[in-house]
Amino acid sequence: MPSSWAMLLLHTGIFFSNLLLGSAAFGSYQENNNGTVPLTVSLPSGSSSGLLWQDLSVMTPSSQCLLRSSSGFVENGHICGILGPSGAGKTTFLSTIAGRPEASLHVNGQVLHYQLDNGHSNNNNNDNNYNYKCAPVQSGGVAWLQQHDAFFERLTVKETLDLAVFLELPHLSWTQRDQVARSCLDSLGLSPLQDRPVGSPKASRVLDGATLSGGEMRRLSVAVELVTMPHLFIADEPTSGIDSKMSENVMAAIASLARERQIPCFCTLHQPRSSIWHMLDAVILMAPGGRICYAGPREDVLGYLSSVGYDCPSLTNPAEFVVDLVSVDPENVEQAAKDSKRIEELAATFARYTKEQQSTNGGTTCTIVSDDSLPVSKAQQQTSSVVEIDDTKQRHPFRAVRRFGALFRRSWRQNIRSTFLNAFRLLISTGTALMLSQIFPSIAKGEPPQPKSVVDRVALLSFGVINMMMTAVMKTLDVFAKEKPIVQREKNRNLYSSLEYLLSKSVAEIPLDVTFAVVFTATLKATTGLAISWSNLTATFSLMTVAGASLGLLIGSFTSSQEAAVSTGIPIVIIMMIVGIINPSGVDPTIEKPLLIQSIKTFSPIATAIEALALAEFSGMEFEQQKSFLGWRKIRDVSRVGGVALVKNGDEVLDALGLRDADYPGVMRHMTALSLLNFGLCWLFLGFSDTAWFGRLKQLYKATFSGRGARGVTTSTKDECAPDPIETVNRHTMTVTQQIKPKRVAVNARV
Ligand SMILES: Nc1ncnc2c1ncn2[C@@H]1O[C@H](COP(=O)(O)OP(=O)(O)OP(=O)(O)O)[C@@H](O)[C@H]1O
Repeated sequence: MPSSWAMLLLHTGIFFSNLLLGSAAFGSYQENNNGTVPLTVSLPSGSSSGLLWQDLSVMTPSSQCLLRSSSGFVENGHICGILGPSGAGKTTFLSTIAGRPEASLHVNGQVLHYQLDNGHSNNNNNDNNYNYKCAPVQSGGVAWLQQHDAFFERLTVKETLDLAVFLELPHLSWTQRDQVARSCLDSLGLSPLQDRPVGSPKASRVLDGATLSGGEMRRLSVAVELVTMPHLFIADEPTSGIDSKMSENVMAAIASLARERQIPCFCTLHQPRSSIWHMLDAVILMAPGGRICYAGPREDVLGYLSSVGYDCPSLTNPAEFVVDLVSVDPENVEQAAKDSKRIEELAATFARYTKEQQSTNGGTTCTIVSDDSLPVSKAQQQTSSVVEIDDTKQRHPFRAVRRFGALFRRSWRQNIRSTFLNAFRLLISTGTALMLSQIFPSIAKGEPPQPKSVVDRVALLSFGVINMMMTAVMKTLDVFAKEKPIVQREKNRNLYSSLEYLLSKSVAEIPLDVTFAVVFTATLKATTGLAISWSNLTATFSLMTVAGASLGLLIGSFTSSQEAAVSTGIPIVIIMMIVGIINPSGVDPTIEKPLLIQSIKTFSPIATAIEALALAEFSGMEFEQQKSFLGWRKIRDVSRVGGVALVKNGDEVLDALGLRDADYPGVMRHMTALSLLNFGLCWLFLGFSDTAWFGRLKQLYKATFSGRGARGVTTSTKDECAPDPIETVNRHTMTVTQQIKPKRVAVNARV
């Protein structure tokens, strides 16, 4: 056995054994347990509610610590900025407190919405005897502003918001939904832009006309996230990619909404300008490895750092100063060593400091109520009088039909308004058909079928198939990769299922795809002497376009970005093309094709389409009998290549091409089955890509076949996920709270 096969078998064995063993080893994030939990965080006296996390740490399956254990609390209406260099673990922290950690990661600790139950205080003079109610964070109640804005580019601002409101609040009447959309537009200053197409951050404004600027798009993203009454607002780099003034506007909008709605807000920030720094109520300073170097009120950070020996120079932006303190210079080895040492000291000092400052909780417990959210505060009740979260939105069957209609309209508008793309496809369809008719003159219009045209006919149909297939796959890959983040975001909010999205998208796209196929076949039929009937030609090309689109969807569903989709899609289509091309000079039936090639061919829509077209073209074809005066066929009219040289009619051509046993309807059925299979697999990938199992599979695949953990983390590194470190504390009782002042509490600042 060649050594490469042995290695492959070995790796596969390791992969599956990892999978079996690994499944037992992964811990689970505590989400839904009812009961009481002892609090390791001192809560601010008098505060009513907020978000609380306890002993929260995150590890990779290979025991690499991404986030060191920490606890804290952010009061409702407050903004907590998470600052640190790239790769420190800010996004990991955000996704963990939002209840959406990557499926493969191992999370310890708890994240709870907390509310002081004022009505049931045992002793007003002692905070520890208050009853606290806590509810686990539900990912459906979290508004998450992603790092990158993703919208259907051709929809207007109002249409985008209307759909978001419809999906989030399906139980409201049309007028109520309109009111909600308009009030969101107003509060984010988007009303004057409501009829403008959203556009894409990368699109050329010259080509696409007036679309939204980066800052306006960010504000629209905020509006979409806040159409309901979330309990937590998370913003991952809300100011990335926009200029300084726009960043300030966006942050001001986020801050005022968080206060108005009384929800805690966490946002990661890279070097914010000082006006943004002053909008923050609390700050978490995070160093690489998820080390917390400071967590507490924003106005105390410089004082604290000064007390441990780091004074912020005058005229320096405090945000820049603190981020520089926890950054490592990757280009200078000596400096990097110094930076790492400083960071270790800062993290250890802060852990010690919080330990000293920590007030004893004296056995405070928090009662975990049901999975439903806590009773909302007064401010929330006022805002939510019209807008309520409706958890039944997926269940009502009639709503599923209306949702399908709304998703269909969105896809349809997106397609039909893509004027440039549609014009280009129209041009390509007509242009290619005209070009093919010129390249193969032996199939000229009005010419009776002759043996010499056999090879040209096979070649023309094959080129037609390849061209249409390439266009269908590439277009789908491009569009689907752009839509995927939007769909993922909406699915995270439980607004619809993958199946509803796929069906509505397909139903909206098929008419356009078929239109281009019809234009192509009509031009081809009008300019060439192909024998196949126009209806068969059109049916085959239409079905093939659908098969191509379904292949594009399948490839798009398991790749993570547009670039990955295209670079995976091109080789796949080329392989399908190589196995699918029929040798126009005929095949030798005595030579068996290797099993692998046969199998790929079975799944190649290109092979199937070429076969179908050849069957429809040559079945029953009679060649014109042109005889010379001696009664022989003219030599120049004989088909000139290989096995088809001596054929007398179309059926013999099909024999020579190896299609004796195939029939047109059977091959068309095969192509339909292929399309359905691709759709089905795409649905599975979309549905399961965010499950823990899929995450583990990906992680194990990377660990087994590349010897490295995900995203470049070496699997050999072991790193305990303890908080930054107070050496003598017993691991079981260790409860480091990140607090600066007992009375003002941790990541909680009052304004
Ligand atoms: N699933 C995972 N498996 C292994 N390592 C991971 C995983 N997710 C993130 N990481 C690693 O954890 C570290 C922190 O990543 P994270 O995205 O949280 O950083 P960040 O501070 O948000 O960075 P940026 O500011 O660049 O977005 C990085 O080194 C990253 O490669």
